This record gives sequence, C-alpha cells and structure tokens, in this order.
Amino acid sequence: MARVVLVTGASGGVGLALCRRLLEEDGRLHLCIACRNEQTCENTRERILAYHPSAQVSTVEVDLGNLASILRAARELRCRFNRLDFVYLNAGIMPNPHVNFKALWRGLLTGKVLHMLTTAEGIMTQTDRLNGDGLQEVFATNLFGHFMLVRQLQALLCGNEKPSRLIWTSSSNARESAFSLSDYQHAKGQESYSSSKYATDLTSVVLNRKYNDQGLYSSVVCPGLVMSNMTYRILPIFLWKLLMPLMWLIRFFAKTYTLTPYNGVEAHVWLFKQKPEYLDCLVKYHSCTTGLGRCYVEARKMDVDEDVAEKFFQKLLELEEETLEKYSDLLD
Ligand SMILES: NC(=O)C1=CN([C@@H]2O[C@H](COP(=O)(O)OP(=O)(O)OC[C@H]3O[C@@H](n4cnc5c(N)ncnc54)[C@H](OP(=O)(O)O)[C@@H]3O)[C@@H](O)[C@H]2O)C=CC1
Ligand SMILES: CC(C)CCC[C@@H](C)[C@H]1CC[C@H]2C3=C(CC[C@]12C)[C@@]1(C)CCC(=O)[C@@H](C)[C@@H]1CC3
Repeated sequence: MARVVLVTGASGGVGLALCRRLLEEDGRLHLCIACRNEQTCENTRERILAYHPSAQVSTVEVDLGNLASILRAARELRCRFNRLDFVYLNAGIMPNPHVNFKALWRGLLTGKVLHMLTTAEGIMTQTDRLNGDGLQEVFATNLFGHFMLVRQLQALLCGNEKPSRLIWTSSSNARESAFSLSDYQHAKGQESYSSSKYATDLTSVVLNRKYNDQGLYSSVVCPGLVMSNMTYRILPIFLWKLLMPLMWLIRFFAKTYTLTPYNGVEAHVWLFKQKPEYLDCLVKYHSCTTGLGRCYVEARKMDVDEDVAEKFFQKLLELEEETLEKYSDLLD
C-alpha cells in the first residue's frame, strides 16, 4: 500500500527539498503538499513533478497562521484520506530578524564562537506581532497552527495498522531561556523564534507520552543552517554570497552548516527510514555535513523539563478548546 505523506511549508527551502528527497527514497508514495494558497500549491506541484513526473502529488491549501484555514484544511484531508503515514510539520517564519553585530563581533573573540555560530545564541532577535486570530504570529504559525492540525487529523494518525509519524522541523536555536510558561506566546520578549522552537520540542515530547500507545510517534529535527528565503531575510543576499566561501570554511568546524536545503533534510529523510519504536523521544536529530560535503545525522539529547512540557501542553489544550468554540461551524 502506498504511504501517504503530508508536508507543510513545501513551497520552498527545506520543505521543497524534502519533497524531492522523499520521492527519491520512495517513488510510489502519495505526497500531499500543504501550501498557503492555490497558486503556490500549483507552482510547487509543478516544480516537484518536473523532477518526478510519475509521482502522485496532491495539494491542500492551508495558512498556518489562520485558524479557520487550518480547520478547513483538516476537514478536507479527513474527507480525502483514511490515514496519514507521515506528517512533516515544517512551515515556519522568523519575521523581522535582527542580528546584533556588536555581540557577534565580541562572540568571535571568545571560546564560545562555534556555539554562537551554530545556535545564534545571544546575537539574534525578532519583532513579532498579533495575527488576525489575536495570537502572536510566530507562536501561531510555527507551533499552534501545526498543533491544531495534528489534533484535527487525529483520526487519520491514530490506530492505524502501522505507526504514523509526526516530524517537526525545530531548530538548534530553540532555547529554554527564551521560553516561559507565563508568556508561552512570547508577547513580551524579542526571541519569539527561539521560544516557538523550544515550545515545539516540548510539544513533541508530550505528544509521544500521550499518543505512542495509539501508534503515533513524534520526532524533532534541526536542518542546520540552510540558505533559504528565511536566511535571505536576515542579511542581504549579496552579503550571503560574499560570505559563502567563509561559510564553507566554517563547515570544517561547524558540522550543522549544511548550507543547502538538500543537505538540510538529511535528518528528515533518515527518520523516514527508521522504526519509530527505537527512537528516543528526548532526542533532536540534527542534519550535519562534513567539510568535504558528506551528509550524516547526529542525535543530541534535548534540554527539556518534562514537567514544564506537561503544563505547557495543558495550555495548548485550553487554547484549542477556545478555538473550537469560536469556530464550531467549521467542525463536522
Ligand atoms: N533555514 C535555516 O537555516 C533553518 C530553518 N529551520 C526551519 O525550517 C523550516 C523551513 O524553513 P526554510 O525552508 O528555511 O524557510 P523558507 O522561508 O524557505 O520556507 C518556509 C516555508 O514555510 C511556509 N510558510 C510560512 N508561513 C506560512 C503560513 N502562515 N502558512 C503556511 N505556510 C507557511 C512558506 O510558505 P510561503 O512560500 O507561502 O511563504 C515556506 O514554504 C522552518 O520551520 C524553519 O524554522 C530550522 C533551522 C534552520
Ligand atoms: C557565518 C558568517 C561569518 C556570519 C553570519 C552571522 C549571522 C547572520 C549568522 C550566524 C549564526 C547564524 C544562524 C542563524 C541565522 C544566521 C546567523 C545568525 C539561524 C538562527 C537561522 C535559523 C535557525 O533556525 C538556526 C538554526 C540558525 C542558527 C545559526
């Protein structure tokens, strides 16, 4: 039976490379790409078919920063499929990124330079805003939209003959100190991206605890530093191009400088081939590339407090309840 795989954020960067590499692994799978609107869905489908003309590729429109759109997309998916084998929760944003060059410069002179260059700790901030649903945009798009989608797709993910899988694109920028239970949407700080990715790690841990016995397994991956639309918004493109030789050099020391989307999805593709029962749910899988360009995966223990994770999950459930009350007309 052909496996059914749903990928969010498939229109470019990590998501598009993932679609292509998954089809290289298994040309028989049914790939459903989730993009923001009809035009992006169609363009992306054509780009994938250009490489894999005989692939089965369908589309679903979803704006992950819009709760009504998520409920509609989930309803459509429930009608179209009776199970989903893999859901790659990959779409993400980092709006208004700001690099603190003073801190970057100071960091270059310390012993923590590699840590800084691979996690961006202490050198990156973002400015977030409220979206149309009254939620912080980064939290809503990167985490809560995906959480709602998963919960709405529960019937397709649980109780199947074979285990189903959730694979979240997290980040090595996820940091406990950027996250707080009392401000879990990160309305007050300037590290909304870091906070949303830490929240992703927490959510994945609890999803495993709650759903493993129903045959649903969740993992988190980091693609490493990848040149994509997201990174091209951090520095001007010409500067990135100038920095490229330096980045290839840095890669000899910083293995998470995967740099291309193709290399960046190594961990996503590796997980596609693993039996979930043998994976550690407290581990993040990092895509790595050696200085000579060989790709591999490194498993690193995550820094998550399971008690905080449980409390945070309760907050997500409360927010979900409010959402479902508000949009009861969009439910079956
Ligand atoms: N690049 C990097 O170095 C790293 C990236 N990541 C993570 O990888 C993931 C992919 O990022 P990357 O490929 O680099 O960045 P891109 O900006 O290239 O891709 C982001 C994807 O998310 C989609 N997206 C954004 N907002 C929404 C929304 N509201 N609804 C639906 N889709 C949306 C975009 O669609 P559209 O085309 O419509 O904008 C696009 O397909 C993200 O989660 C990011 O946080 C993690 C670590 C490092
Ligand atoms: C490497 C160059 C000589 C100088 C580039 C300086 C910064 C612009 C980068 C250094 C570390 C980078 C980084 C990210 C963005 C660009 C940097 C801050 C990320 C935050 C991008 C998104 C992620 O999810 C993280 C994994 C990246 C961590 C490293």
